[in-house]
Amino acid sequence: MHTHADQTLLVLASGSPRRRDFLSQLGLTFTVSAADIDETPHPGEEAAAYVLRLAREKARVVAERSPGAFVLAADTTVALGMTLLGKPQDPAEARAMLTSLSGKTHDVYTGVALAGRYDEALAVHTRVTFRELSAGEIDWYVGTGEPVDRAGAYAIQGKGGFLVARIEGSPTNVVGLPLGETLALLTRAGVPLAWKPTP
Ligand SMILES: Cc1cn([C@H]2C[C@H](O)[C@@H](COP(=O)(O)OP(=O)(O)OP(=O)(O)O)O2)c(=O)[nH]c1=O
Repeated sequence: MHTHADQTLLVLASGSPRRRDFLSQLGLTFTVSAADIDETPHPGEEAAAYVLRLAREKARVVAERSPGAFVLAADTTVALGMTLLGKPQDPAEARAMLTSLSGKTHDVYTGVALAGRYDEALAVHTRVTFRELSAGEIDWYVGTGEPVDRAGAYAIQGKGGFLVARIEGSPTNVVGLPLGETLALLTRAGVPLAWKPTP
């Protein structure tokens, strides 16, 4: 049955082009409505708890203005030990983040939440090991502009691929939406996954 409600059954509560592209590639029909929330971590908050809280909050805010819809949201953060690395504010902070990640293994967490017609949230963890980076490599990479708007100041799917020596776990989780876990969540929720070819 095709009713008007079916057209907006799934809402992506995100301004991230990466998340939109992932969902489109899966052939899902959805609308986009970004949630603007305070992303300040609580003192001592661990990465998994932090991304779960933010994903739930984003989904809840948009669910309130989208009656009857399944609302999907996500949040990604990089953790180096107990230190959370969000989006760098400027090139100097991007340089500092990349310097701290050089030659080390860090954790990337994405929280994924559904709210509205179905409530569930989960966090997915991927371990990423960086090569030893020279100051020149870091400067060049910061100069490309890619670190802006990326948790941990890098994009594994872009030029930032050169930074990475090893990855354990879901690659799409690092980019901002773990595809396997998200599809399983949408299936549990009963969101129709009928595939339609992407144009
Ligand atoms: C580590 C890493 C992060 N990122 C991105 C994914 C996320 O979009 C971003 C982290 O910011 P988020 O706060 O998770 O998301 P967002 O602000 O882009 O979008 P919204 O809150 O509206 O959903 O960093 C990459 O694209 N590649 C990477 O390798």
